[in-house]
Amino acid sequence: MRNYYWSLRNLVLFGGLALVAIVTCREIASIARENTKNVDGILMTGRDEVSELKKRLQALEKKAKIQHPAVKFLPEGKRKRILVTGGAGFVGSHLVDKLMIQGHELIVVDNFFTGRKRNVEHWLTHENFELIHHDVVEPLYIEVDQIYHLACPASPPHYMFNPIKTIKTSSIGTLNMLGLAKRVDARLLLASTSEIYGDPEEHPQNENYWGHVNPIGPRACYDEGKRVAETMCYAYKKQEGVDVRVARIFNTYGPRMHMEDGRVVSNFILQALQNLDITIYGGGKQTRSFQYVDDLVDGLIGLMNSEITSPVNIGNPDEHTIEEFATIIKDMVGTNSKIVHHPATEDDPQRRKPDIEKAFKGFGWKPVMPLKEGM
Ligand SMILES: O=c1ccn([C@@H]2O[C@H](COP(=O)(O)OP(=O)(O)O[C@H]3OC[C@@H](O)[C@H](O)[C@H]3O)[C@@H](O)[C@H]2O)c(=O)[nH]1
Repeated sequence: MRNYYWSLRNLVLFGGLALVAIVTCREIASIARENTKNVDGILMTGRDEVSELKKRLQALEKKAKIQHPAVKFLPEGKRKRILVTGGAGFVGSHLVDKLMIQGHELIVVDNFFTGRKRNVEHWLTHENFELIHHDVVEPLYIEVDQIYHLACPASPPHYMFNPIKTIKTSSIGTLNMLGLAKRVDARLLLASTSEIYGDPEEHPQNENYWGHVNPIGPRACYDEGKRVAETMCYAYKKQEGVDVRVARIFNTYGPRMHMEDGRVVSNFILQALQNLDITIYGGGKQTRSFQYVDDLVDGLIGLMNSEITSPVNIGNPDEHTIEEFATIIKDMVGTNSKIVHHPATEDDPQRRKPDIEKAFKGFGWKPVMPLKEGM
């Protein structure tokens, strides 16, 4: 009887234990299933986020690619590494566009005094393009094949704003770039100016004319700065064998000119568009000859790749008085602006027109854009 009770007790005990074990196992299994579900959930969310980010990245890459104009592919032997100082400026950025499209590698150096990053923003992510915030007054150590040295403010109000800085830029800046050209055996093209002829006594201006510049007047920081820059080019050529080109650039206009540039083209157009007085400085009988920026860019590239080492005029010989020019703009805009006269500026050149035979004979260049069409 005692044995019977003992067995019954054991049976109940084992049964209870088995029941507890079954319940515990089911509980553990259910927790495990729940956890797997959670892990899958997290993985699913993670995967969704990654694919969403991938999509956004692809959209951004697509957008960035669309902003680059198409560039030609140039084989290694033909592709050059080209430095453009002042490459974010009005003329510089158009030159950069053309050289990039031709398939070269471009390095742009600018201190952004008058240059603007937005002028070259369409190239910023291109593999052939590099932008360096740098002032040419400081030396630069890079490897290049060609240097277009354009860095310098060119509008009279801008270059007169800080004449000492203008002198340093033209002189020390050019010295630094010639030093670089010498070190890496690069060809350098200097952007000189029609202003080196000053208020000319010869007309039209031929490259053999030595000019008529007031060395202590308000324009001298630029005029004499560029004259000494030319002098330095030929000293480096003679003494160190540096391969130089000198372009004497005449009045130029086109897209990306600064709104507050202060030169006659942007002033007159802005005044006409706002029905404000069109301001002629002096009598208006002084003349200028205006070229479109694309013509200038073709001339600079033509000269750089020619064998002409002496200075060459790059300009459009289509000459107008400033008075005529005011009327042209007034008629084109169809404005109610009045033409008014302000006092003449000091040392303002009275006549300016380039003789461009040398460029035409040397590398077949002549401007093609007529004034009214370009405007
Ligand atoms: O509002 C204005 C601005 C300018 N002018 C006159 O228009 C003529 C042209 O003046 P700009 O300021 O456009 O340019 P400048 O010809 O004097 O100098 C330019 O020369 C060639 C380049 O190297 C430089 O871009 C710049 O120095 C000058 O006679 C000037 O007095 C006006 O009558 N009204």
